[in-house]
Amino acid sequence: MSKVALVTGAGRGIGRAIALRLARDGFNVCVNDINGEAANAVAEEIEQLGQSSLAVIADVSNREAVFSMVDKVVKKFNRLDVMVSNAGIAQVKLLTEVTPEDLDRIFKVNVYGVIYCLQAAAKQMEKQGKGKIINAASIAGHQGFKLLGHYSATKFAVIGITQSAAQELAPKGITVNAYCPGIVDTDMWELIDEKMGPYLGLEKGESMKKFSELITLGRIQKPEDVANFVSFLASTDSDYMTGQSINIDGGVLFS
Ligand SMILES: NC(=O)C1=CN([C@@H]2O[C@H](COP(=O)(O)OP(=O)(O)OC[C@H]3O[C@@H](n4cnc5c(N)ncnc54)[C@H](O)[C@@H]3O)[C@@H](O)[C@H]2O)C=CC1
Ligand SMILES: CC(=O)C(C)=O
Repeated sequence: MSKVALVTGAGRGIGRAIALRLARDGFNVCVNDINGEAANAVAEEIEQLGQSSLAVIADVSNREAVFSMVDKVVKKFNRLDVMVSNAGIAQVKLLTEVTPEDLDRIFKVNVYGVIYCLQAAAKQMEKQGKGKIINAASIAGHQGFKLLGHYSATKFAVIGITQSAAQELAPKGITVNAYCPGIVDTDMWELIDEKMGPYLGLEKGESMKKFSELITLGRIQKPEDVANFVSFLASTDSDYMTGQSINIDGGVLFS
């Protein structure tokens, strides 16, 4: 019987690549996003790969919606083996300019969302005596980057949550790890590039290029590079690993 994974924010970008990779690995994969059209399209791609899927529209910052999403998954598949809390948002601003509304928005999605998904998944996985929770952190969770200060704060928080949850959930047979991508070619970085330009006096495309000079392997990361690593985290090969937040960044950071 196929194992079941749920990937949040899987309508595009890194989440989509993870969902498709897990389907190729033999999982039935549930696709969450706030964008229903995008989620449905990815669910269809998964079905075309021969695995079952379910698109679930839900905002991860809404605790009730997250619990209801996991209920829908369990109702259809009777189990949840892997929860990938991938959904996240970014914003480019100086910390001196960030407003209370900016903070509320980014912390609700990137931090509260990760905790709500962890709570809902753990409730089900505890019944099974087994499960894997995988969170999206970032290299910005290991090092602060200018103009991404409040975003970095959310990703530092995800790393802390991952460490704490690993210790709390180990007795229930649940592991908790995180992936920390670098500079990935997705709509998120398109937005960062566009908004950073005016602060740095750079034209469109130049901010991403400037950041990319930090990549040891010399090319911008593809969503599939992240998915390859999440495939390992979701597999039994990672069974002896918990509480870790690993850079998968082509060599931007060395810690
Ligand atoms: N792109 C990059 O360079 C990096 C991305 N990351 C992290 O990886 C994750 C995915 O990033 P990307 O694919 O680049 O982002 P993206 O912006 O391309 O895609 C994010 C997806 O999440 C969905 N989403 C947004 N808010 C949501 C919510 N409240 N509930 C449910 N779905 C929601 C969006 O509709 C979209 O489909 C994020 O957590 C991000 O912080 C980490 C490091 C680098
Ligand atoms: C978006 C993001 O996390 C970075 C570090 O680029």
